[in-house]
Amino acid sequence: MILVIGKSGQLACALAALNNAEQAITCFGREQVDVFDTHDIARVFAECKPDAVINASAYTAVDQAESDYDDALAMNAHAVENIAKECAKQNIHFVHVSTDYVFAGDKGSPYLPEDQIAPLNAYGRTKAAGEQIINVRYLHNSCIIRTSWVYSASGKNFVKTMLMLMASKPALTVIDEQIGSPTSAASLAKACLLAAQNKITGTHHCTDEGVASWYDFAVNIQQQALALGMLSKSVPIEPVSAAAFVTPAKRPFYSVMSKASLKSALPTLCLPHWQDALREVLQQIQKG
Ligand SMILES: NC(=O)C1=CN([C@@H]2O[C@H](COP(=O)(O)OP(=O)(O)OC[C@H]3O[C@@H](n4cnc5c(N)ncnc54)[C@H](OP(=O)(O)O)[C@@H]3O)[C@@H](O)[C@H]2O)C=CC1
Ligand SMILES: Cc1cn([C@H]2C[C@H](O)[C@@H](COP(=O)(O)OP(=O)(O)O[C@H]3O[C@@H](C)C(=O)[C@@H](O)[C@H]3O)O2)c(=O)[nH]c1=O
Repeated sequence: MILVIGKSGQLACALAALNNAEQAITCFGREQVDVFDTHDIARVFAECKPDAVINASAYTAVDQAESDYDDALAMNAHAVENIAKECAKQNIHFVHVSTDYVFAGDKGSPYLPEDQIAPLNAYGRTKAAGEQIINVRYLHNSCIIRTSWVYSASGKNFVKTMLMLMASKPALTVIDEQIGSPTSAASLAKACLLAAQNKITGTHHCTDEGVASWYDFAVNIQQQALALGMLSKSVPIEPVSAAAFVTPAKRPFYSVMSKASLKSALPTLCLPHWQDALREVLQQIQKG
């Protein structure tokens, strides 16, 4: 059995959808396990006896983290340490998920897992702290999967924000100078499950194929949503600089990540192009 910490989030829901007769996947939310209480984690692990644990819980509100650093750090580092420590004690394989926002975004070519991290914002710093804890003490039975720009039919994400704005605003402005790789939660879930089943260790990168700016992503969301009849009219989308769309948290200009190490560790993993994955998610949103 694979135990997922987290129940209502994008990754947790996508992992729950992979539960079947061949692979039992159980998702535990905050009602079932208190990630801040090591005794509670120990009790849950001893009761469930999982073959592996996937941590799908995190503090993910990037802008809010700027003024809520302690809560973000508690979830993205202290809780991670609690889970990792108990996994090590009970000899359970641990899959943890991190972010492209640990990188500064000034490399200009795809980041490798071993490249230096230098987060620009509070969320990225808390995720880097979580990585560091695993790297220093728990890497023998753990892996870190960094991903980026995750979206799904459930939860809060850029795709759903754009659909809402496209249906309600006369025009949009979207940053075109931050480049990354959109990733569907379904793709990430498949990679995490394979990583758990194969007990891979080390740090790896998992995103859907292809590269986009947030502006490219928004334009494609609108094109595909119009083609599917999810939007009745097209609104103008203006590409703007980051300086013209000010947010509390800084984001990296370029956070494309190399997936080579993950592909070599998990040769059966198939990652779709982000535009194909987007179509599937839009169809799911349409079905409701
Ligand atoms: N979303 C993205 O674009 C990206 C995400 N990632 C990483 O991927 C992983 C999964 O992200 P995603 O699924 O999108 O995240 P979501 O924000 O969709 O879900 C996060 C989950 O964490 C749970 N959680 C938050 N705080 C607590 C807490 N104090 N106690 C217990 N549970 C808590 C939430 O529970 P509840 O709903 O009850 O609050 C929720 O189930 C995370 O590690 C994230 O950092 C990496 C790159 C991009
Ligand atoms: C809503 C909106 C956003 N933007 C910009 C702001 C920002 O630079 C970018 C994305 O904004 P969002 O706030 O939706 O996404 P953001 O919270 O930055 O998404 C991040 O989440 C965390 C959890 C991660 O780990 C990252 O990989 C990444 O997915 O789009 C516009 O330019 N125009 C808009 O109308």
